[in-house]
Amino acid sequence: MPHPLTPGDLAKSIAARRACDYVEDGMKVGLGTGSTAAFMVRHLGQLVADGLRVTCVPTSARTGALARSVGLQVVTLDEARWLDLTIDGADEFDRDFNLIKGGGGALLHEKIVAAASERMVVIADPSKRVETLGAFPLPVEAVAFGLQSTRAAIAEILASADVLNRSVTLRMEDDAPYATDEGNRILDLDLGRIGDARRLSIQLNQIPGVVENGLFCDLCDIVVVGHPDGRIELRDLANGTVIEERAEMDEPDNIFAESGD
Ligand SMILES: O=C[C@H](O)[C@H](O)[C@H](O)COP(=O)(O)O
Repeated sequence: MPHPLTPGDLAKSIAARRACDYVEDGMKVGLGTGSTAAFMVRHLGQLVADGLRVTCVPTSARTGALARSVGLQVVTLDEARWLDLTIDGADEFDRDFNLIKGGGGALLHEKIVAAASERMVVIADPSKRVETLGAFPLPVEAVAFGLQSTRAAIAEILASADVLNRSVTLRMEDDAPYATDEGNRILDLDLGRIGDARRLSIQLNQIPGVVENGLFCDLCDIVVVGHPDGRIELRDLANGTVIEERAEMDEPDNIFAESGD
């Protein structure tokens, strides 16, 4: 049943629709995960129904299911080998386009897909912009084997890291440890503020039990920020430009949606 969008969802929907303008006929496109990315997947489905041809690589099982349900052609990353573009959401982005991702648990596939893409476009509402990363807990994907040793190694790194808080929480779902698409665990690091994201990312990934962390440094090229009042900011890292536009507010899916993610 269509329902009016909340202001937050309206902002996400506006960013998602505008980001689809970067998709050209014949492109291979990475599809992100999360509530903002879900708006993009649905809109891409509409564009494909209108004749656009794209091949898509989803970053999670749930994005794959949504993509197929809206008629997108889905292949694996191994089949696609490389991608022209990935469009994904983020939990936070800073002025240098460093990101925290993984609030939805998909950070590993998201980072692999983003790294295999010519360009990464992040879609966001204004609440995702921060001066310094770290207010959002940093997700770290770790193997279940030896998880306590991995936690201890993370705590040791945090003890000397430039952060405000140092608490580590095992992500739970339905009273059981959350399992990623790869069957791994997620440890959420409440850090408050991350002084040196690049350094922390490298340090965390040196721990044997850590598979990947949610800091995305040097991967994002463009950020599209949607605002509930219809404003759009296009921020391009390559040339430092910020272009402001207005969305067409009478477009039906800028006002109504079936549901989010
Ligand atoms: O694992 C999830 C992803 O990194 C999402 O892109 C991120 O959590 C943002 O999600 P949302 O668009 O729902 O805020």
